[in-house]
Amino acid sequence: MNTTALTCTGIEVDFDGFKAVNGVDLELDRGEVHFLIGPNGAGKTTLVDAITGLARYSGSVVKDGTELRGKKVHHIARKGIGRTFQTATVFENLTVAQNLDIAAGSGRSPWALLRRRRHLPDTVVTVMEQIGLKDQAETPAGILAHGQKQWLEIGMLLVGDADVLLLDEPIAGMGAEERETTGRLLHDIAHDRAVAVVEHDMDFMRAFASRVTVLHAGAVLASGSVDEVSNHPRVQEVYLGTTHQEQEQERADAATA
Ligand SMILES: Nc1ncnc2c1ncn2[C@@H]1O[C@H](COP(=O)(O)OP(=O)(O)OP(=O)(O)O)[C@@H](O)[C@H]1O
Repeated sequence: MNTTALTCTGIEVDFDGFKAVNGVDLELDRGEVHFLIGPNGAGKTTLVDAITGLARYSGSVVKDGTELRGKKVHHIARKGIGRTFQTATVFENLTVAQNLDIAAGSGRSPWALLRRRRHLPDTVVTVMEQIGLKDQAETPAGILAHGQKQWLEIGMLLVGDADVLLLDEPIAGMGAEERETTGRLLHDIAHDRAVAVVEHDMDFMRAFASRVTVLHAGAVLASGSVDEVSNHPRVQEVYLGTTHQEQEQERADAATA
């Protein structure tokens, strides 16, 4: 059964009087790949910034019973909330294994972290397999393919024990095969975690979303299954500029013209 990992209530982010996020409620459940979609400027990234402590907000974000509002970024990360950015932030000169070892190794000294170890921790090996980079263990991250860097970054969150993952456009710049692999990876890691994906690619969303929340002008426009939000008249209006009825009317007008 899915359990709620994160509950956001009444989130508001105000930039000098402009409400980029305006009263958003959002629940992220373990076992789900939850897509956050919406037009440019809808407030998706700002909402993720708020959850991860990068933007000040009013409202409440609760993870496993703990209120996170007002907590520092590193404290929120230690509570198991991990985030990726559109451009992967891996250590380019270090190998895949070293990147993962460092992400897994909070508590060890910087020099100990950088030393190549004879035996990698089991978690690092397991995650390397999970993200499909076992054969690239000794490859410097800088020469990985674009998609592989994104998978490594996700892996770094996994070895760091994140169980709420917020991923910003993880398939941007990927080819068809890499997208497919990424979609399967997201479902694999969502098995016992909550995964939220900020995305513009509607085909990817349709193929891999368990649940979708549509943001528009800082507020939640619709939330539900892919079918529910796709058939929602306000969502059609925002994405296509017209309501379903108007589209029907336009089609009828075109047919009789
Ligand atoms: N630091 C800031 N100061 C002022 N306004 C900001 C700031 N950051 C974002 N905004 C504004 O807040 C609104 C929401 O931006 P945000 O980046 O969250 O949207 P988004 O849904 O992620 O869009 P996109 O899909 O284009 O990334 C936009 O109008 C943006 O210009």
